[in-house]
Amino acid sequence: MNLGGAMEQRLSAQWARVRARMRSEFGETAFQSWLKPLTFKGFHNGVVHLLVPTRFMQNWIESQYGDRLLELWRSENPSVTAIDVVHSATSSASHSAGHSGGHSATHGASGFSAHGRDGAAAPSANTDALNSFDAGLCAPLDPRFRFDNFIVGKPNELAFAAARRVAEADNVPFNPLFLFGGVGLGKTHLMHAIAAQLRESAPEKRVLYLSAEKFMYQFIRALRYKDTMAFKEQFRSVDVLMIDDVQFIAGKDNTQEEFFHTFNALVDQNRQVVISADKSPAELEGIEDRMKSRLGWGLVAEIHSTTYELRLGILQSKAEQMSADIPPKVLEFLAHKITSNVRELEGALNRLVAYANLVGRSITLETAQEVLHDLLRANDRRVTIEEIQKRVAEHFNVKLSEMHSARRSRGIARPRQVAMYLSKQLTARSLPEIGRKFGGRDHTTVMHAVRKVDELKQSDSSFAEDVELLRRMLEG
Ligand SMILES: Nc1ncnc2c1ncn2[C@@H]1O[C@H](COP(=O)(O)OP(=O)(O)OP(=O)(O)O)[C@@H](O)[C@H]1O
Repeated sequence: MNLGGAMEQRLSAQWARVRARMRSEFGETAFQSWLKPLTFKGFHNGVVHLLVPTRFMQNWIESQYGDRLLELWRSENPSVTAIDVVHSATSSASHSAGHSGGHSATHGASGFSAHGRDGAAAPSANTDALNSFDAGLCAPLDPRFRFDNFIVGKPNELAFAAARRVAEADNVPFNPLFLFGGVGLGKTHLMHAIAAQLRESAPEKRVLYLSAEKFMYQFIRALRYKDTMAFKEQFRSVDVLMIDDVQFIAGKDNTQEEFFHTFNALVDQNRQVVISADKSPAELEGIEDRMKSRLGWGLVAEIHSTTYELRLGILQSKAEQMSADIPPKVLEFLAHKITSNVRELEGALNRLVAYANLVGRSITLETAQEVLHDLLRANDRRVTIEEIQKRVAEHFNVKLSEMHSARRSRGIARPRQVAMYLSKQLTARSLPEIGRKFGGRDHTTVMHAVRKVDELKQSDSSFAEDVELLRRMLEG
């Protein structure tokens, strides 16, 4: 592909304009994560060739931005008929770290005229070696999930330290490493970080990362094609096997059996196994007892629900990564309010930044409340009146039953009023509903309690602090 100097210049100016438009349309975050790493490699027979570092990014860009990229190119240059995005890593780098003994043989340094999309997996000594080990087995790794951008706090410090140890160790420190925790708390992030680091620091190791679902799918396929020997060989020849969301194979007896054998074979050969699940081995339902017991043999590390401090840390770090200028008050507000999980927290931040970019307004507490209205309400509803009553009773050292009792002595009436006040603040319940939960009281009693607590907060700062403390505890 020999572009004349003027033509080259024209194309590069067109590419600059396409990028600028993508940036303004999709916002800074998307641009930094996905679009900035794209490089223009050439233009040939109507096809614009673009290069990205990983297969994961290639897929993502094609599915999320492909159509728009083509439209924008066309508006710049009507002779463009197609966009071809290829990734620069070989299959060995973007899938199994292993067989090739090296990675990142860059394609396309001299342009893409010789091949299309398949160019990325064009046969080479490296990829030939991979053929015996189906590179397609390994799930693509999300390049955003790394150790250095995982924020560590009390709830996840053990899981983080264990994951790091597995990724750094020459030997097998504990087998298996079993990571578990609720939805969106960082299990997959840590799994990808382990795999990515091993790929980099020990490229000779065969690291296979996949979901339990995909394991099952492969197994069923092998059964169907009467190819279980090859299946067994593939799985048993890895150095590190990582299975995400193992709860998926609960109740799937044949898959579980096969997984059990694979697991045993690997552990017996001192190969590292890393598992993630939504529950601890003992709590996994629909998994055979012998399996549960073996899963718990190594190190079991829980990722607990987030604390306020961790949520704030995550928000600060993500805002910084996005170069988003968000006042500390807004981040604190989000950390208080969005308590469900990190995924929702990230989602809230992304939405806020996207909104600010689109409408060109700076982010304030009011904008946050407005834009995240639905999310905030959904999170609010997670605190129940029962929880509030329990916490408040504990805090003031009164019996829980006093929340419903008719007694009016101040030592009891005051905590009850605080609980009513917090129920109004923290849940979406109406005054009559709250009244009913407090021993069938009238809504005017609740209204009076809310007013009274407000007044006391004004006049008594230590009382105000108490109420604030309770509110924070209840919010997560
Ligand atoms: N401590 C953390 N620091 C930075 N980002 C985090 C942290 N914990 C979670 N995240 C982010 O939150 C999102 C959800 O995390 P992840 O997908 O790893 O959750 P999960 O536990 O695997 O959830 P699921 O059970 O739904 O699969 C990801 O974008 C991840 O990067």
